[in-house]
Amino acid sequence: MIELEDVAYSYGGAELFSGLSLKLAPGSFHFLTGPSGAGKTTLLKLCYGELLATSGHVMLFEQDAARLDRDQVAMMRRRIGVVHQDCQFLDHLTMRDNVALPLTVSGRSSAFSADLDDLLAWVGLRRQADQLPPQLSGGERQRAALARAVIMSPDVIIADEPTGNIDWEMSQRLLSLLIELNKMGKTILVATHDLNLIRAAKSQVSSRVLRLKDRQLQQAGAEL
Ligand SMILES: Nc1ncnc2c1ncn2[C@@H]1O[C@H](COP(=O)(O)OP(=O)(O)OP(=O)(O)O)[C@@H](O)[C@H]1O
Repeated sequence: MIELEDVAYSYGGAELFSGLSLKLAPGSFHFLTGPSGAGKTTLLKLCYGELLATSGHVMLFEQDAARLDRDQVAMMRRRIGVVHQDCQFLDHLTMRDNVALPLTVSGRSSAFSADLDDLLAWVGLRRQADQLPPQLSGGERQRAALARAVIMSPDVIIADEPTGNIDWEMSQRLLSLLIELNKMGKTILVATHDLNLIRAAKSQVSSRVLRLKDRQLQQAGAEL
């Protein structure tokens, strides 16, 4: 589904990592952890085609990311829902309109409006639908970001620190939503510093934990 083969990435002249390989099989659940600055966000961006590898191959749905034309990139992006670290909402739009933005941009809003209400209810935000982003708590914003990421019914969900600034109870709630999506067959990749979150997931879902450290990607083990 998403495969990185012997990938290196550099910002300018500074190489962040090299020789990195990763395979996300359909329906798999992966956590990506590692120290701040190790390159987790960068790695996620390679996985959803936001950045192109400096060397090596990134295959997105059996296609070489480096060879996709604009239309193919747009098509591929619809198959991958992204929860960004900072949520990135438009503050002048209601939460309903923010969550619906991917539909609006692709011209499918009317056909999906009933689904939108269901989706807001699923993440527990029906009451907040007409509020603006600054009026929501951190946990509510994160759940709205997840709703927006899944509104196009993607095959893969990539989340960057989705529980970054929220309390444990809200983190658990977000984790439950991700697990539910995985049980529906979605492929999940979550970058997180939160080892307690990973431990909590382990009793509920079969997942793999990878650690990006010292420019290498390793399977995490005993400490979890
Ligand atoms: N656009 C950019 N230009 C230059 N350097 C960058 C850019 N984006 C990130 N970096 C650098 O690359 C390194 C890795 O950044 P990245 O955000 O991928 O790490 P991270 O593991 O996600 O960190 P954190 O856990 O703190 O979010 C950092 O040293 C960062 O300063």
